[in-house]
Amino acid sequence: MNMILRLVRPHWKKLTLSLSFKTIGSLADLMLPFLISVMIDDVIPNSEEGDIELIVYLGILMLLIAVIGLYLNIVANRSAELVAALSVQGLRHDLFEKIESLSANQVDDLTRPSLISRMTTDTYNLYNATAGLQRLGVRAPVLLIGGIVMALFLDPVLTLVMIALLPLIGLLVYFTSSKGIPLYKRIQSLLDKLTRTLRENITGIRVVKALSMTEHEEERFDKNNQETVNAELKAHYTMAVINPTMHAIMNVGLVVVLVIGAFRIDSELTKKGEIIAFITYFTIILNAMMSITRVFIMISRASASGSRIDEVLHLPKDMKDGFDEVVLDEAYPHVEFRNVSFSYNKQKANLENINFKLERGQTLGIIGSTGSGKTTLVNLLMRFYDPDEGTIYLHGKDIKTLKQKELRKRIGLVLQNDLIFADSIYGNIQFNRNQINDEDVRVATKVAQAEFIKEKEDELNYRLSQRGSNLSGGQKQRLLIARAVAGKPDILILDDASSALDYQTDMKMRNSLKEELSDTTMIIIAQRISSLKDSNLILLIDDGKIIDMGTHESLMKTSKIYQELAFYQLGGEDK
Ligand SMILES: Nc1ncnc2c1ncn2[C@@H]1O[C@H](COP(=O)(O)OP(=O)(O)OP(=O)(O)O)[C@@H](O)[C@H]1O
Repeated sequence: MNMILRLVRPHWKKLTLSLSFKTIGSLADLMLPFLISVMIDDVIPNSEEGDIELIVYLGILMLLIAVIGLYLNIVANRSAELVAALSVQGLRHDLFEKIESLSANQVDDLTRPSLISRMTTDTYNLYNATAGLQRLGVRAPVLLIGGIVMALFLDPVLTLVMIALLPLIGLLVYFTSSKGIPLYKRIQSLLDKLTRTLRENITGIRVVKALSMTEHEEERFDKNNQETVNAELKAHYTMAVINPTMHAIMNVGLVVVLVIGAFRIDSELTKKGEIIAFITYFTIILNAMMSITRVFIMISRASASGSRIDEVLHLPKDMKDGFDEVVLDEAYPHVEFRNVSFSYNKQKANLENINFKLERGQTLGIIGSTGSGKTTLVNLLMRFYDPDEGTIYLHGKDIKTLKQKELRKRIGLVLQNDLIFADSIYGNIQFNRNQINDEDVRVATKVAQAEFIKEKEDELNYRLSQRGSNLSGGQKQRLLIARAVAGKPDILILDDASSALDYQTDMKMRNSLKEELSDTTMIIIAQRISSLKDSNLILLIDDGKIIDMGTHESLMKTSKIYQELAFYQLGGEDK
C-alpha cells in the first residue's frame, strides 16, 4: 500500500480528478433508488388524479443523473488507468536502473529469472492494484457509507438487520487479507522457479536435445509446473470461498428484509416504494462490501509484489565506486595482483593467494583445468566482484579507488559465448560507442582476421540474428574480438575467445594483435599451449591456486605438469 501511495504521489493532480469524479459519479448512482421510491410512493399515486407532469420531470431528472453518473465514472476510470500506467512506468524505470547498478554478487543471490519476473509480473500486479484501487477504493466506501445513510433515512429498523450482518462480512475481509498475502507470495516465488527452468531450457535447447535429455527436462518442468498449479489452486480455492459466502449472506439478509418489510407495510409503518429502494440500497451496500474484499485481494497481491520489488530497490550498494581517474604511470606495473583471495560463497576459496605483475604491453597467458578459477581472476580485475583478501593494482592504484566506468572502459573483454545482438555486423562491432569510427571498425575486423565479412552480402551491413545464430562459432569469436579491439583498450582480455579458431588463424590473429595493439597489455586464457607460448608470463592454475608460473621456456624446464601438457598438445616438438 505504501508503495502504491509512493507511486501515485507524483501524479496527484490526475489522481485528484479521477477520485473526485469517481466520488461524484458514485453519489449520483446513490440518488437513483431514493428517487424511485419517491416516484412509486408519492408521484405515481398523484398521477392517478391526472397529474403526469411531475412523473415526466422526475423521469428526466433521473435520466440526467444516470447520464451524469455514467459520464463521470467513465472519465474517472480512464484517468485511473492513466495514473496507474504512468506510475508503473516510473517504477519500471527505477527498477531497471537499480538492476543495472546491482553487483554481480547481488544478481547471483537474487537470480536472473527472479529479477525478470519482478520486472514483469510484479510490476503488472502493481499496475492492476493501482488502477483497481482508484476505481473501487473510493467508489466502494462511498457506496457503503452513502447506502447505509440512505437506508437509515428510509427505514431505521430494517437498517439494523443489515448492520447485524456487517461484522460477518468484516470477518471475511480480515480472512481474505491475512490468508492472501502469504499465498500470493508463494505463487510468485514458484513462478520464478518455473521461469528459471524455462530459461535454462530455451537457452540450452540444443544441448538438451543433443544429450537426449528432453524427457528428463520435461519431467523437471512438469514438477515445477505442478508445484505452481498447486500453489495457485490453494490460493484461488481459499479466495473462492469469499464471493459465494458474500452472496449467501446477501440472500439471507434480503429474505429477512423482505419478510420484516412485508409486515411493516402491512402495519403501515413503511411504504412499498421505500422497501424497493431499501432492497436496492441493501444490494448496493453488500456489493460495496464485496468490492472492498476485492480491493483487499488486490492489495494482498500487490503487497506481495511490492515487497519483492522493494527488496531490490532497497538493496544497499554493496560495491562502492571509486573516485579516481585511471592515470597512466609507467613507474608501476600495469596490472598487479597482490595476495588476492576470493570465494563466491564465502566458504570454499575459488582463488587463493594470487600474485603476479604485468608491465604495459606485456602478455599474460593463463592455463588450467575447467573450474580452476581462470574466469574468476578476470571477474576480479573487471571489478564484477571484490577480492576477499589482497589488492589488485592498475598503474599502482588499488582498483577499488578507480571509477568503475573508467576502469571497464579501458578493458576490452571477450568471453567465449558473449552476446551478439540482432543488428548489423557493423552495429555489433561499433556497439553504440561514439568514439569508434568506420576506420576503427575496419582495422578491428582486419586484426581479428574477420575476412569472412567480405563474403557476406552487404558485408558490414549484413544482419545478424539474435545470439548470432547465422554465424559459425569461429566467425562469432572473430566478431567479438573485433568488437573489443575497436575500443582500443589498454588491456585486452581474451577468455577462451579463440578456441573455435584453427591454429593458423589463431596465430595470425595474435601476431596481428601484437602489431596493431603494441601498447595494449593482453591477458589470454586458453586451453591450447600454442595460444599462450609467446606470452611474457604464463600462469598455470589449479583449484584456485597458481601451481607454476613463468615463460614457456622456463616452464618447459621447471614445471612437470606444463611439460606433460606441452607433450600431449605439441607432440613434444617444443621439448
Ligand atoms: N557466480 C558464481 N557463483 C558461485 N560459484 C561460481 C560462480 N562462478 C564460478 N563459480 C565457481 O568458481 C570456480 C571457478 O570458476 P571459473 O569460471 O573461474 O573457472 P574457469 O577456470 O574459468 O573454468 P572454465 O575453463 O571452465 O571456464 C568453479 O568451481 C565455479 O563453479
